[in-house]
Amino acid sequence: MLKLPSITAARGPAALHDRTTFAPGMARSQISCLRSTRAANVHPQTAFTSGAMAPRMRTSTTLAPTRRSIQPLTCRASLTEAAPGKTVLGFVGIGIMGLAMTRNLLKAGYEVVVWNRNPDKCKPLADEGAKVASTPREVAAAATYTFAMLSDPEAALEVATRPDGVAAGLAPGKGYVDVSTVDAATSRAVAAAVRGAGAAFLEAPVSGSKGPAEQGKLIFLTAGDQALFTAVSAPLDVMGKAKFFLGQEGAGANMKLVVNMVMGSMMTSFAEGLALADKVGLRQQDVIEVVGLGAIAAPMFALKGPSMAARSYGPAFPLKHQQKDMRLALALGDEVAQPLPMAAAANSLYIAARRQGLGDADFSAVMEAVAAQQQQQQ
Ligand SMILES: NC(=O)C1=CN([C@@H]2O[C@H](COP(=O)(O)OP(=O)(O)OC[C@H]3O[C@@H](n4cnc5c(N)ncnc54)[C@H](OP(=O)(O)O)[C@@H]3O)[C@@H](O)[C@H]2O)C=CC1
Ligand SMILES: O=CCCC(=O)O
Repeated sequence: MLKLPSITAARGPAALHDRTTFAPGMARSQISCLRSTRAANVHPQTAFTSGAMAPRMRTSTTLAPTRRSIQPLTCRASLTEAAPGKTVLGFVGIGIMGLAMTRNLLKAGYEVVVWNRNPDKCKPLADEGAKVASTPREVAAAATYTFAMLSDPEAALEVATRPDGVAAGLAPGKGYVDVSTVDAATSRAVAAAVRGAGAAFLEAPVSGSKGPAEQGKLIFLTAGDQALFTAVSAPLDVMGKAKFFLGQEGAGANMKLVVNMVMGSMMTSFAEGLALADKVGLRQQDVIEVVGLGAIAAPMFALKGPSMAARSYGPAFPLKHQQKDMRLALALGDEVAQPLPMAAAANSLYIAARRQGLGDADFSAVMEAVAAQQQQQQ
């Protein structure tokens, strides 16, 4: 039987205060930092309050005998709640999503320091008031809270841990919020590097694409240090319409992979339906309308259907990232011995689309892999 973690949902600042659970007696803006001198050996109880560990937070200053080999209590840091005009924010990874998210932070009045591997992508933000740093370390050193929106696990780990990476600029009192879509193991490795610097970590992958990012309507699937979740609630509310705190790091990453696996399979199924309709002489426009009126109506079909019928795939969510998410979801299924035959079949189509050179197109371009297979059968 599947065991699902309990979910704390917060929709907007008012609901957050009602629904978010905190360690008893713990000030929302304060946490204790019990830091090991050996980053790799930080035990959850000695680190920032982390998801399910939160209720034990206030009693963990005394380490259990079996934990005595770990260096106790070398720092005590507070996290202040972020507010425009008061808190400097950092953002690394100015791609499709990072650009839109940073814009919203600037519009809300935050001072933002940005970095991107290709510095040209920072120019529009510089024109809108962002400061541009030359390394991720500089961003983390200048900002209280740094966000990252990077393409994949390799990029997320590299940007966090390289010698001039984010962790090198972090310190107690700061936090790192990684909103990239990665697997749980990568997220835990990034968390260890961040906590090794005495800072707090939150994974916060997002549901929602370019449009919702531009409109500040993303859905954050967070896990990790709950105090950081609280501290960055205001900027999360600027960028999103809902946020979930799911527990220890890994839970947010897994939730995101589950959601994107479903989305990826839905898209291939929809593409097959449109292709079949075309083959039997139905108008794709009619299929989109019928689907939109019935029980399988979905915003994604309504949004992508017309451009798929026109075979136009301007990227909102690049196909290479959807295929990465299918790959990571399948690996997760593998880890827990969960067969995922539908996702595996969908993944093959995304791989085929990549082989057709469509990795940078929108993921709805999987339609072209379906069409190519249809032609091969003729
Ligand atoms: N687009 C979407 O609809 C959504 C995307 N996501 C996820 O968000 C993340 C980003 O997506 P998106 O903005 O669309 O993707 P983009 O491809 O537009 O941006 C990727 C970013 O990662 C950077 N990057 C890649 N490799 C490295 C590296 N080795 N070192 C440093 N930086 C690197 C890129 O830098 P450079 O510009 O120099 O290449 C760029 O800033 C992905 O994990 C994706 O799965 C989540 C929800 C929705
Ligand atoms: O990871 C991408 C998600 C795209 C979406 O939720 O529309």
